[in-house]
Amino acid sequence: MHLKDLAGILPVEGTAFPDLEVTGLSSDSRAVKTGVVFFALAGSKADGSAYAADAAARGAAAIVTGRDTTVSGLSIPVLAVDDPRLALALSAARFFGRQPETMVAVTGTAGKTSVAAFTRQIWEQAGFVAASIGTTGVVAPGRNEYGSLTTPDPVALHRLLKELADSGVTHASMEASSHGLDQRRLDGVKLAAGGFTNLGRDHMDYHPTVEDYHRAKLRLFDTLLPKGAPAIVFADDPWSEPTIKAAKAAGLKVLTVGRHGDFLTLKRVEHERHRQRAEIVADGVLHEVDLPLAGDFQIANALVSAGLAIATGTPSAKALAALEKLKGAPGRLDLVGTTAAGAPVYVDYAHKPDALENVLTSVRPFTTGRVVVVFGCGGDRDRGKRPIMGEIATRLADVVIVTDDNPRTEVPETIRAAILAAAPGAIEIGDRRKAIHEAVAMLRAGDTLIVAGKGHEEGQTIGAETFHFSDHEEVRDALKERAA
Ligand SMILES: CC(=O)N[C@H]1[C@@H](OP(=O)(O)OP(=O)(O)OC[C@H]2O[C@@H](n3ccc(=O)[nH]c3=O)[C@H](O)[C@@H]2O)O[C@H](CO)[C@@H](O)[C@@H]1O[C@H](C)C(=O)N[C@@H](C)C(=O)N[C@H](CCC(=O)O)C(=O)O
Ligand SMILES: Nc1ncnc2c1ncn2[C@@H]1O[C@H](COP(=O)(O)OP(=O)(O)OP(=O)(O)O)[C@@H](O)[C@H]1O
Ligand SMILES: N[C@H](CCC[C@H](N)C(=O)O)C(=O)O
Ligand SMILES: [Mg+2]
Repeated sequence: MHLKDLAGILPVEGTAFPDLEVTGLSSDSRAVKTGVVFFALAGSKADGSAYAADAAARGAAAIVTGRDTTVSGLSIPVLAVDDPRLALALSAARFFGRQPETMVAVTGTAGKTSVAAFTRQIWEQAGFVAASIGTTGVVAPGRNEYGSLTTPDPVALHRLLKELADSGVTHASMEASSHGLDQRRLDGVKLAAGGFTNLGRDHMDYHPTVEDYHRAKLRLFDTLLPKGAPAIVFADDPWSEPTIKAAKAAGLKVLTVGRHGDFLTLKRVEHERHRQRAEIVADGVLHEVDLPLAGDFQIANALVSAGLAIATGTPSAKALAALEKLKGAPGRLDLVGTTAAGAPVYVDYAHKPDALENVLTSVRPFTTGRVVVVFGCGGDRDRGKRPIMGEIATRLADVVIVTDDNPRTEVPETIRAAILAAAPGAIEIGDRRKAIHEAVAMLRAGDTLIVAGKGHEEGQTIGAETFHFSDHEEVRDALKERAA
């Protein structure tokens, strides 16, 4: 590609070097090589324009900056744009040039990873070659890779989308995190449909208010989806109404799902310990669906996923039948094992208040003994959620063990203290391994243990270092030890 091929996105018409060869794009000067266009982004920690000279010294073809920053004294073109993050996303889409034909994105506070995984599975069962992209990584035929961000940055994302399209993937579902939406990471993706699950408290370290957080989520509907595209909205959440309103105002075809849904109407649901039996009306036809997943909330995720698959061409009977074979996303109310006395142990990714509340509420009806929960809160993230989660755990569980969950650069005791302040009677065991082993050891017949917060994660970040750690492995070890 030549610099001039980015015309319309970057102001290259007037530059003296329109024929410059572009070998890549980057927003990190440390990754710049000869011919790479460097996008100087104003970030949360640094201002990329401070690294323009570094990028130039490494052979950058051009520098893209915001209009409000001045970069001077370089012998390569410096291109000023209104929104460098948007320019990066659009440039990445054009540079890589291909994506799966049918792509959908889902947003919401909880359920994105599950919906992305379920939508992929429904498409697969309908005979499409499908992929999903999100917190747990990338899943596609012959590919299952651990990821680091929920919504990858635009360069990584469009490189991946091209690889997927080149390998024959025609359908892909992805998670749209509020950070990703706010930072324009998805602005270059051509979307066929969008989904909304719910809204609760999350990322209050990044968004000043819940309204600001909701507005970031709404970008999917009012900015990214083309007019007339279907928006599948879960209808039974307090934030459903404003979301539906915004999607309608943006000219989208709003399809609601849930008890209050018109497109897929949930008539009746019976929750069992490891499954749910639901009656769903689609197009006037009643379907009985036996969903093989634990957790009341999975019905909501299944409905949004079926809605997305149907809206993108899967016949409704096929999509609803596919729900009977769904596999949960790793670490989402994941039954890892049971004690000899039959007490189940689940690993779950609840790391925010609503998720913790849902998961503890979900297991209560099937627990004749005690609900035991092990959890912590991440360091360098939303501090306000700590006492809220402490209160929820204390109210909904019988035994609360407060432990560490990625303390990062914070003092772990301080994080625990903030949770414990709202969790009278809770047991404090900082070492997560020890906390899990002690929790398993105390289980009696009829009890249920939830190890919450890390789900699929494979590390514990303490300071700047990440050590290998898996809740799944620890639970299995502890169950083995007990059986021995
Ligand atoms: C807070 C946040 O979202 N940060 C993201 C953001 O970084 P930033 O722009 O703030 O970066 P910065 O460190 O201030 O640096 C500014 C710029 O200078 C550049 N730089 C810096 C140093 C240097 O030597 N040279 C150089 O060019 C940086 O590459 C960057 O472009 O843009 C980067 C590129 O897209 C992201 O990798 C980075 O994600 C960090 C790693 C992160 O932890 N993000 C989390 C909070 C996140 O995005 N989470 C969401 C939600 C999760 C969920 O709930 O599911 C996600 O989608 O994963
Ligand atoms: N529809 C839902 N309603 C409420 N809670 C849910 C729902 N779906 C999932 N959860 C809870 O939230 C946790 C995370 O689920 P999931 O990974 O699917 O959501 P996510 O939106 O991708 O979250 P994250 O932003 O952390 O990646 C689950 O482990 C479960 O505890
Ligand atoms: N166990 C985790 C979950 C983090 C989830 C992530 N999506 C975010 O909040 O950035 C932690 O708090 O470290
Ligand atoms: Mg996720």
